[in-house]
Amino acid sequence: MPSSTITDPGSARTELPPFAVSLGDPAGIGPEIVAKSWAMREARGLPAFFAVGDAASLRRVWQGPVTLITTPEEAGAVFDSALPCLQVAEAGEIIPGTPSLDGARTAFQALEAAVGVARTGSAAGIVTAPVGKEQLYGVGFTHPGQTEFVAERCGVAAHNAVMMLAGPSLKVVPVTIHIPLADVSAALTIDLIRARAITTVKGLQRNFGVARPRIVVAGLNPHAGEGGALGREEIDIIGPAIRSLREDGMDIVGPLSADGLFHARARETYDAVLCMYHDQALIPLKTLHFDEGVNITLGLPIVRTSPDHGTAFGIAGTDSANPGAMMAALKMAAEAARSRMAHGA
Ligand SMILES: NC(=O)C1=CN([C@@H]2O[C@H](COP(=O)(O)OP(=O)(O)OC[C@H]3O[C@@H](n4cnc5c(N)ncnc54)[C@H](O)[C@@H]3O)[C@@H](O)[C@H]2O)C=CC1
Ligand SMILES: NCC(=O)COP(=O)(O)O
Repeated sequence: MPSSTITDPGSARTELPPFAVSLGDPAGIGPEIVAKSWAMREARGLPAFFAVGDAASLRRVWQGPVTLITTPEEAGAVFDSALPCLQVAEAGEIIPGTPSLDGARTAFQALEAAVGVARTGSAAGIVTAPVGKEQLYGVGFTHPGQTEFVAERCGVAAHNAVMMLAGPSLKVVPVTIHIPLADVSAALTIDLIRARAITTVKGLQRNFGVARPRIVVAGLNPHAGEGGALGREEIDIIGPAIRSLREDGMDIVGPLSADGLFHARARETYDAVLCMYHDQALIPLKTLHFDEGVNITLGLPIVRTSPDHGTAFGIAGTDSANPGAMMAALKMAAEAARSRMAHGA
């Protein structure tokens, strides 16, 4: 099979099949950042990959070479000279910045197809460009996000699939993800925190080669509850979960005040922070690393990464999208695949 070649730390050469990159919403910036990443493949040392989606969405925003392929196995021979594209259903008229239900259906099919080729081993993993969640919900997508969809297709329970956002100096995991803020407290349980922590530790070992991960857990309330005066979740749920994980041998501390966890000195003391809700995790990550932040799903049998940002409909079609996070997602996918091979996992 045509492969990308990367060098592992022991200088042995490791062959990987190409990665499948779903193009996301065809009216978003997905096609543009995938095309720009291909154009920078050599300068950035990116692994080989092929797009999965409607090739028309690439041509709508990019004048570079695109070659249709019918199987992932054709991608390696094409990759040096053109961006290979595995065509799924056409999205109809594509107007960058104006999402449509046809476009959402194409995004859905592209995601499904990308997962399928990764599960067979024809792709080394998947990298997913952003989807418009509101539009996807309108075409029968019943999962909160791509994370839960990919988990289900891989036979992994949603609570065992962990969304980690990773940048050069910070890795965060939201314990609860796409739920209303008003529902967060009720969704927090000892079992959920334990499941997220255990998958996070295994994921750091398997995908990043961290031998004994150090985990910090943020509180939910101001000042981590101030001994119960500002909320009881730390006493009733988060604290007991942490104690039981420590008894199991995990290097884990908390609950600590979230507002003091993300400054530079604090970031040197841990490998990842478990946060209690979406924005508690993603605001520091995106503030520090917006153009290089990667969303990686831990706990899956396949590698799955994604840029940390969304569809950016407001700038789609203006040639101003920064491909940095997409390129970081491609590089992290290759590093994770290499780490898994090195660890026999
Ligand atoms: N992984 C995924 O599929 C994700 C999808 N979304 C979806 O994206 C849509 C828009 O979400 P927003 O909250 O507006 O977030 P967004 O990330 O799309 O946009 C936030 C701001 O960042 C800018 N931006 C984003 N990516 C950029 C890039 N690569 N280069 C330059 N500027 C960039 C946008 O122009 C906007 O000003 C929603 O439908 C949401 O569901 C949001 C986050 C992740
Ligand atoms: N804000 C992160 C996000 O929405 C990622 O969702 P997913 O579609 O990758 O599950």
